Amino acid sequence: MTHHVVFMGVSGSGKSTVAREVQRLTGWDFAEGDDFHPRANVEKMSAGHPLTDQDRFPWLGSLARWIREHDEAGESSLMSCSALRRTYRDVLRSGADDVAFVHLVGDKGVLLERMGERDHFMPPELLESQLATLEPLHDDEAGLELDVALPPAELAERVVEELGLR
Ligand SMILES: Nc1ncnc2c1ncn2[C@@H]1O[C@H](COP(=O)(O)OP(=O)(O)OP(=O)(O)O)[C@@H](O)[C@H]1O
Ligand SMILES: O=C(O)[C@H](O)[C@@H](O)[C@H](O)[C@H](O)CO
Repeated sequence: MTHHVVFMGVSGSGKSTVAREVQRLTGWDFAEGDDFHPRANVEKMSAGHPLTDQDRFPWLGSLARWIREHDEAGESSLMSCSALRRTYRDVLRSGADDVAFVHLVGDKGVLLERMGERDHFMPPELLESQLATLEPLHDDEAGLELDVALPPAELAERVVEELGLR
């Protein structure tokens, strides 16, 4: 039985960091969602403009294909992807039967501080639009929510335990 876990949340919430910790524990293949953005999307964000649905849907389609390829090969997988809205998550869920989401939730001040400290194309000014777009997981969506105030290793342990990944 294959499992696919997507680490979701706004920019700076620690999706890549926690996903890599979980990769250490599971050994599963990991895709950094940002690496699948076409150059135009990255340029748009770098220039301080939020993406639109039109920008996001083809990108999400390519991520769903990556999940499907792993599923068809019988491999479980991990992915970091903002997946801010339910309709975006629907695209990712189309990739396999078992796709769960880990929503990393953080205090705005903490997120801004972490975004300010790293070297990354995403300007902290875009956090506001990320938060405005965000739809948290609904009750009928498989997954869990975790507070990013905790250290990455502890968050990863919780993911593995609560989603029963071992
Ligand atoms: N739980 C944590 N505790 C302390 N620092 C953290 C934690 N998680 C992430 N960080 C730090 O916060 C910053 C943002 O983390 P990361 O790049 O993983 O976020 P992200 O959600 O993948 O961001 P983006 O979507 O913008 O690429 C990094 O500098 C990372 O080292
Ligand atoms: O849907 C989006 O708006 C994007 O995926 C962003 O979330 C960024 O790619 C990411 O946060 C990088 O910082």
